[in-house]
Parts: sequence; structure tokens; C-alpha cells
Amino acid sequence: MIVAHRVEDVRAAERAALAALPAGTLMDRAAAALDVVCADVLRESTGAVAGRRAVVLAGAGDNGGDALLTAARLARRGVAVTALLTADRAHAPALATARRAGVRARAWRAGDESTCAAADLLLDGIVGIGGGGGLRPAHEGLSALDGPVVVAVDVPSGLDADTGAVTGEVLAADLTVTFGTARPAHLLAPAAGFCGRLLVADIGLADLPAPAVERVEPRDVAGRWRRPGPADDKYSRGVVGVVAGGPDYTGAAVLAVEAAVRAGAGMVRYLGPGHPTELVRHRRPEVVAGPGRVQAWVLGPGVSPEDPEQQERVRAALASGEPAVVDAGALAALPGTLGPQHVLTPHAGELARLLGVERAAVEADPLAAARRAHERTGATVLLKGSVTTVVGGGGRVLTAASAPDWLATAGAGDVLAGVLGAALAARPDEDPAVVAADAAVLHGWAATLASAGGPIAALDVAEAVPAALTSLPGWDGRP
Ligand SMILES: NC(=O)C1=CN([C@@H]2O[C@H](COP(=O)(O)OP(=O)(O)OC[C@H]3O[C@@H](n4cnc5c(N)ncnc54)[C@H](OP(=O)(O)O)[C@@H]3O)[C@@H](O)[C@H]2O)[C@@H](O)CC1
Ligand SMILES: [K+]
Repeated sequence: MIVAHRVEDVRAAERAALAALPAGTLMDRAAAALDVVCADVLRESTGAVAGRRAVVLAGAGDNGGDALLTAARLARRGVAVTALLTADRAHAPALATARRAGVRARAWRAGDESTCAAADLLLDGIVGIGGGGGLRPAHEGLSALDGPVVVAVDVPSGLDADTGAVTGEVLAADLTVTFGTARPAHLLAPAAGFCGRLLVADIGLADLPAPAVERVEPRDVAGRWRRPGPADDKYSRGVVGVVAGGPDYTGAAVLAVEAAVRAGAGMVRYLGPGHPTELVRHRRPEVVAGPGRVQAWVLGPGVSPEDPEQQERVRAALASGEPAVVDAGALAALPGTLGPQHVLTPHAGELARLLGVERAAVEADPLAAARRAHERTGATVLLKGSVTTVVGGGGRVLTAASAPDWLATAGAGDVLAGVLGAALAARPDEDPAVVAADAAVLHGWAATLASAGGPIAALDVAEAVPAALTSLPGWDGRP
């Protein structure tokens, strides 16, 4: 997991660490980490470090201080460093150190975007956790910058570290180096899209409280995905009941069933009308058609709100109290009471309809929307997107970001529903929010494997699930 803490928690941990350390130690550690990353970036992108050109943007606060101390270290490596001071004041000791090391420092001037564009590396220390609300007007042009590799100090300037919402222009980074723990903006959409690759440098912060956001990584899934033991049978491994498809929508039934089978369900039952039942049986002869014992449900893929028989099956399954994935057609008519074992899996449009807001409002702040749906329904909410956001019982927030952009394709949601159904059936005693985030990560990982950089069909993703599981980092000691 990559964990993120709110700014007030980071500042409290920083105060505690500062009290126990000589002055300047934390900033020195931050700069040491940044220096190593910047040198690596220069080496990778240009083949050398000494003789390359870096521009360092330094604002008024400690974020600028981190950047100026890094500038000094890079200058000592032989990099030609120009520091552009973006505020009317700068961190004085760090500026003095930078100048002593040979950094050319001067105030930012109109048109300096071209100075930045001509560099090999741009280090963004305009503002960190003390900022937000977008870049200030004089620097807004940096949001359209094209050219150098951009490394952000702590957070890309213009972002508010505490939220995923983006309220102004941002200097997008290729790489963001943060300290001690991530910030919510690093892990939440849409802000995370401006951070590039995220590195969390250890600077010795301790005593952090429970995180505000957790990012589930493929390695975490390898450790948690339930594997059968010698004592298991098909029931103990989990029976998944699938209510999907209808007379007109047969593909969703096949995809959800295929995914549940591939994700390791002990048994899959399919409930639906004749035509999809035929197709499901043809594709997966191991599936049992008709009612019986079920440990977790997949409800709604390809189910029409106007299909009384399928909707009745959805209602009965939800009333049973068993864990359930509530997707697509099952989201249209939710009962009054749901629990955290019910995982709603809307995309932004479906969540907007559920909340009675515009889709754009959901996309602007996915976490806020998912949280509202959780508070309104009592269910765990998994909001699908390039970053998938899960809000579960107790308000726990998890995200997943393992999916390639190619996964935005018809039927992908049906496959996720099947994978998640299998996971809920196999892991009845675990927090459904964690199970849901794990399923989203595995789904994205399978898509990455199936895609290999190119287009994919949803069925390819379902078929790739077993190989994706065994290729997870950490599976059977994999690096
Ligand atoms: N915490 C830790 O563990 C560690 C923290 N460390 C570092 O300290 C950083 C936090 O430093 P900080 O508190 O000095 O705040 P910081 O982000 O530099 O902002 C300062 C000033 O910027 C201004 N400003 C505001 N909005 C703005 C905008 N949109 N665009 C432009 N400017 C804007 C505003 O001043 P104003 O211009 O309003 O007078 C504000 O007061 C942190 O991110 C990390 O890098 C590390 O050294 C080690 C460990
Ligand atoms: K920054």
C-alpha cells in the first residue's frame, strides 16, 4: 500500500521530528532524496549529469527551500543550475547555500517559460503543502510547458495537497518526490494525473495516524488473494451467484460469469432467462444454472431496469444480506437499506444519476461523490475510472490505478463485477472495501497483461486473470 495523510497530520509529524533533530535536518534529507532522483533523471534522459542544464523554481516557503538546497547539490555535481525565484522572498539560508555552490539565482521574469523549456530538467519548488487553488497568474503559462523532464518537490504546484479536486492551472510533473508519506492529491483523481510517477522518500517522520487514503498495489493483492488449501472444497472456496443479462443483453452475462470462473470461484451459478443461459452454458460448461446456495452475488451487468424477472432476482439477492456486487442495471432500483457488504460499482455517469448531479461534478471530485453515495446508501462504493476510488465502512478510502487506458472498453465493467464477486465469495471475513480495491487492481493488472500496450476486448481481460494473478509482484516470491 502507498498511504497518504492529510496536511495537518503531516505537519504534526514534522513538528515532532523537528523537535528531536538538529535544525535543518528534515530539509537536508528532503534535498538529498531529490538530488539523487534528479541526477538519475538527467542520466536516464540525457545520458549524463555534469554539464546538463537544470532550472529550479523556488517559491517563498520551505518547498522553495527544498528546491534551492537540491539546486546546490546538483551544482556540486557539475550541473549548470539556474534558480528562478517565483515570490518576492525566498528561503534565505537555502538561497545562500545555493549561491555558494554556484547556482545562478534571480527573480522570475515575464517570459521565463522559455528559460524553463530550454532546460534538461525543471525542478518545481514553487509551492508545496502550503499552497493550493492553482498556479498564480504570473506562472500560469507553466501549465502548458513542453520540453524538460519536470520533477515536482512534494506536490505539483497548483494542486491542493489534501484533495483530488483540481481548481486551477497546475505545473504537471513527470515525477513527484514526496516526503515521509504521500498526500491525498497524489492518490486521488483527477489530481493524481498531474503527479507522474510518485516516489515517497523516507525522511524519518514517525507517529503518523491512520491514513486518509490508501493506494492498493499489485504486490498487496498477491499477499491477500485467497488461495485454496488441501482442506478446501468448492463451497469453502466460494459460490458466486450471477444475475446478469436478459433477453436482449446476453454478452454481459457471459463476461461476468467468465470473469468469476477465471478469478477462482469454487462454483458459479447463473440466474437468468433462457437465451443468455444457453450462451453461458456453451461458453462455460462448469456453470450451474438456477437457484441454490450462494456466498456472494454479482447483480446487474446487462440487466434492464424494465426486466421484471431479473429485477426480482436482484431484489431477492439484496434482501438475503449476502455480500453482493451491485452493478449497472441493479443500481437503478436500490432498496432503502444496504450494508458495507454490498459493493456498488458505478462509473461516473451512473453515480451522477444515483446522486442526481451532473457527470462533470462526479469527475471533478470523484472521492466527494463516492463518499456521498456511501453516506446515503450505507454500501461500499467503488467508483470506476482511470483511478478507481473505493469508500467503505467507517469512511475508509482506497484507490487502485493499475489499469491501462485501453481498458475503457465495452464489457470491462462486467468483467470487474465477476472478479469482485469471486473475491467477495472467497473472503467473507475481510473488509469489503479492501476486497473491492484488490479486485480492481487485479482487473487492471489483467488488462495490462492482455493489452501489452495495444487494444483489448473485455473477454481478453477475463481470460488473462489467472496469468495476471501468478504474474503479480510478490506471488510465490516473484520480485
Ligand atoms: N512537512 C514536512 O514533513 C516537510 C516539509 N518540507 C517541505 O516544506 C513544504 C511546506 O513548506 P511551507 O509550509 O513553507 O509551505 P509552501 O508549500 O512552501 O508554501 C509557502 C507559501 O507559498 C505561497 N503560496 C500559497 N499558495 C500558492 C500558490 N498557489 N502559488 C504560489 N505560491 C503560493 C504562500 O505564501 P504567500 O505568497 O501567500 O505569502 C505560502 O505561504 C513542503 O511542501 C515540503 O516541500 C520538507 O522540507 C521537509 C519535511
Ligand atoms: K512543488
